[in-house]
Amino acid sequence: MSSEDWTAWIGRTEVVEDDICLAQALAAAATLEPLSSPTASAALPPLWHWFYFLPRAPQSKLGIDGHPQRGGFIPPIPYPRRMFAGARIRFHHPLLIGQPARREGIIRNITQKSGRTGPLAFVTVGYQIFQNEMLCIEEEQDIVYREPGAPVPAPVPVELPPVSDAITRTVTPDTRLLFRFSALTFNAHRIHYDRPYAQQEEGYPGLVVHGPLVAVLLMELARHNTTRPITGFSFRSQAPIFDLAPFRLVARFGDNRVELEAQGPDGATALSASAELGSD
Ligand SMILES: C/C(=C\C(=O)SCCNC(=O)CCNC(=O)[C@H](O)C(C)(C)COP(=O)(O)OP(=O)(O)OC[C@H]1O[C@@H](n2cnc3c(N)ncnc32)[C@H](O)[C@@H]1OP(=O)(O)O)C(=O)O
Repeated sequence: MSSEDWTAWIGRTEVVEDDICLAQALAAAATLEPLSSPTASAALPPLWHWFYFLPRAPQSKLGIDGHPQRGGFIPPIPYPRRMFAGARIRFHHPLLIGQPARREGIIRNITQKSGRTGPLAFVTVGYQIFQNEMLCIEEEQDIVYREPGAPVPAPVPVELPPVSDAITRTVTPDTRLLFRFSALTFNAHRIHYDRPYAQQEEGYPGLVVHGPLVAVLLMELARHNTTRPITGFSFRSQAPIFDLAPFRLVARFGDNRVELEAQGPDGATALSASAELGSD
């Protein structure tokens, strides 16, 4: 299939309705252990909308990697390795727990690039989330597809130097955490829970930590250390994190934004992010 055939997907839309139910927020809270538990009618914490509007592809329509087969909403890119590359989000109004909401999606762009790992195809998906006909959240996600390429080496752990001007947290990405995040997002991608598949088929040294999980953990670190609302968030996944060693979250507060970073066990930036702070 030629790239012209994929670009025919630009402009394709999808609408998903869901209830922002308390049960799912409580499951997220059990996983993430925020400072306070969600309650009925309360505002859903920022980024927790990822635990709703879950993929509903029937089992028989899943691809070998566990994702819904391409060619529906997502274009039929032939490169087999899918990864979450990044996202940009604006929070206009918090979603309220206990009320229905609607997510409207559109394929905004498909870009082919040449990377160090080989050819890459980036699919940019735009989302708008409405509750009571009010636009609450706008988001753009970048999903990347790549060719199999060479096996990915495990990062060599080093002792990370202490940081004095930032808030940090060390996370041990064990299989229980990865399983729960896959379950919360109903994400059947096998790189996150099927070790033989991740290693032998996709060439990773271990299970891959979900990019959105790292982003949510950074958001939790930011929001628990300010009283100001978070009005925007963006992140870019630069290198995979595996379940082989702990990784470190770093948050540096500025006047109106928080610069965030997840450092792999080798000390390199695996994911960089930025959160915008509104007024109290
Ligand atoms: C959920 C879920 C899946 C996951 O959660 S997977 C785990 C989270 N994601 C990752 O771990 C991805 C980590 N990133 C990478 O492995 C590499 O960055 C990637 C995407 C394979 C690309 O590496 P390359 O070395 O091949 O690319 P280059 O650095 O040479 O760059 C080539 C051009 O691509 C642009 N680019 C690279 N990375 C990104 C990015 N994250 N976002 C946007 N654009 C990116 C880069 O700027 C270069 O562009 P030029 O215009 O300058 O050529 C699930 O599946 O649902």
